[in-house]
Amino acid sequence: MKIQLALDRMTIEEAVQLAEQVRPYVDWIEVGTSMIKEFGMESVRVLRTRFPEKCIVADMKTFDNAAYEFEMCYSAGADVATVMGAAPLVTVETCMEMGTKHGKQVMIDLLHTSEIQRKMLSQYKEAIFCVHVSKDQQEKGDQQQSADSLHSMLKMFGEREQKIALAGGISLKSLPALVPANPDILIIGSAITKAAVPVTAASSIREFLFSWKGVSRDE
Ligand SMILES: O=C(CO)[C@H](O)[C@H](O)COP(=O)(O)O
Repeated sequence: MKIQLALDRMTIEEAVQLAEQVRPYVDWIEVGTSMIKEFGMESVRVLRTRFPEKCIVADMKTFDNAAYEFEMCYSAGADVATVMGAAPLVTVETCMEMGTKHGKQVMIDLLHTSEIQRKMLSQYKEAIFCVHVSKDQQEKGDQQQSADSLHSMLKMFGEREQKIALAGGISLKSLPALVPANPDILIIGSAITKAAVPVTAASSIREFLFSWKGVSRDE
């Protein structure tokens, strides 16, 4: 089970400093949508250069213009780029083609997708599927609601072939409800980046995963 650190609502230099502090405790580094919107592909290039050993995720949330946007992300050094599952299928299809062309990965964000859309998307076996409770939903609800929503959406997948990521308000407190569902990737932003001591937050989350039966230290 991997930890993907989501870096949002900060400058590139702040993102580098934060990621540097928690480097040993996270596996993947996400350049958040807010950073990409504010600073463009430079944010992806800088994180790529400063963290060569990490898998870099560009949370582009593409909804259209897939070939152009994915070309930008992969050329800037992203290993994974994200597309919205609610986008037209041709857009998702184009992202998958771009992933294959570049030998890189695609994450499909399932935010606001219908069951029919999720069924259609399940044809993309090589994609990573991100079960996501949005910031706006989080801000109107509470942490427990977010954890419950993630859990019930995850259950809809049933027996799954694809890799699954979970995102949206995940914290040390919500982990006991989420980890038993065995997601492949836990995307964690504010619980680390806004913590009083980010390194303590990240190491506690890592320790929790280590201590969880079935999650090996090698993963
Ligand atoms: O995609 C995102 C926002 O749209 C964030 O990356 C995701 O929600 C993780 O951040 P947090 O843990 O703060 O919710």
